[in-house]
Amino acid sequence: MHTLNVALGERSYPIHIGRGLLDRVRLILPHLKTPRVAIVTNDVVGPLYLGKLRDALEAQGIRVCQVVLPDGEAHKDWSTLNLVFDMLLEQRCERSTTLIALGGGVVGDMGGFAAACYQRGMPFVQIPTTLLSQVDSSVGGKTAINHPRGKNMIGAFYQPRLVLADTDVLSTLPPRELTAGLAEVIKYGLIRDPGFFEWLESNIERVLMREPEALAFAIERSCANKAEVVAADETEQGERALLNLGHTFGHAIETGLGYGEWLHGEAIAAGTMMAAELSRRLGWLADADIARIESLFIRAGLPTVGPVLGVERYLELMSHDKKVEAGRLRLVLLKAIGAAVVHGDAPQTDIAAAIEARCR
Ligand SMILES: NC(=O)c1ccc[n+]([C@@H]2O[C@H](COP(=O)([O-])OP(=O)(O)OC[C@H]3O[C@@H](n4cnc5c(N)ncnc54)[C@H](O)[C@@H]3O)[C@@H](O)[C@H]2O)c1
Ligand SMILES: O=C(O)C(=O)C[C@@H](O)[C@H](O)[C@H](O)COP(=O)(O)O
Ligand SMILES: [Zn+2]
Repeated sequence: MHTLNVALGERSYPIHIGRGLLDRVRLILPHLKTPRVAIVTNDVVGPLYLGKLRDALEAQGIRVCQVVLPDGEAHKDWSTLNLVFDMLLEQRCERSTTLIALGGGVVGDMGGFAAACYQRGMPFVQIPTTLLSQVDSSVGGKTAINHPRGKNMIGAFYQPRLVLADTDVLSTLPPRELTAGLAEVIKYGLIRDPGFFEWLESNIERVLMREPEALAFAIERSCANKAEVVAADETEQGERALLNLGHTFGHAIETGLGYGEWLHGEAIAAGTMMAAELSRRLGWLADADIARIESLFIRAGLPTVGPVLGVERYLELMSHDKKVEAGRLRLVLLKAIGAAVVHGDAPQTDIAAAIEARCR
């Protein structure tokens, strides 16, 4: 097991990464306030892992209740979130009960938001079960649901007390979902870790083959990057915005298509190519850089062009981005592979041309 720390003063927490961690529920016990937990999962992950987690917790004398949500990004909404509150109230959960999110980023984002809201905040533990959630969404405390007009529009910053990433559960993850997670892995190399980008260029096939060593390294290095950024800027006043590379464009794709047709990671890959193309037009990236980024995404199995929504529609959707300030779009762009910046002065014509160039 490899352990990292998210350094946030008295709200610091460990990220445990390793094989067989679902069998080691003792790791969770020190983080519970009382011997009561409420597990939030979904109807895909539940049948695979809920019984195991529940039995193991009960064997330790923990009282467990649960809610099994419908699967999918399309259900990351108010009505599904309410199912969590219904269960917490029906089961008479208290403010001291710990909510455990067992699932991918959708379950983690919704479980975390429910934990932030229920009785104004209950302890929260993340057990991420997708590559994307193990490398990104379980760490850092961004929680949210979607609105038909915009992605993650209603949410809160609310940190977990523990992240427990059992890499064995990735064995049941469909290949398309593994690939989607790689978009966020590649993101860390692009925004701040050029050595990791080079490692991915040499090892992406090993990760795709789920070679345990390569997978563990990719997850650990990703989490180390994310933990550093979050510790430096928990609520995205500055540096944390870099974690949004490709997301202003990518969220427009997800919202424009109505959530779920494109996976988050797929939309982020296409959105990152739009951001890279804009960076090239601003004279920051060379053609050779674009070719390297595109080649890595293609080898990972990710899309490098977005759907044709119409440039005007992209721009309208992007205008709801959370980084917009005084009506001005602020985009994460690349000065080089491994060096990102937030830029608020890109000419509208260049933004439009970058979208156009990267749509099919
Ligand atoms: N909070 C953050 O910082 C943050 C960061 C990145 C992404 N996100 C959010 O995360 C979501 C995407 O997360 P995701 O990619 O994990 O998608 P997801 O949660 O929809 O999971 C993907 C699919 O895999 C299934 N699944 C999960 N674990 C499995 C397993 N071990 N075996 C088999 N199937 C399994 C799920 O049921 C689902 O069908 C998006 O809503 C995105 O906005 C949040
Ligand atoms: O943790 C962050 O900060 C991120 O931006 C990580 C992203 O990968 C993630 O998709 C996040 O939910 C996007 O945040 P949002 O604020 O643009 O909704
Ligand atoms: Zn993301």
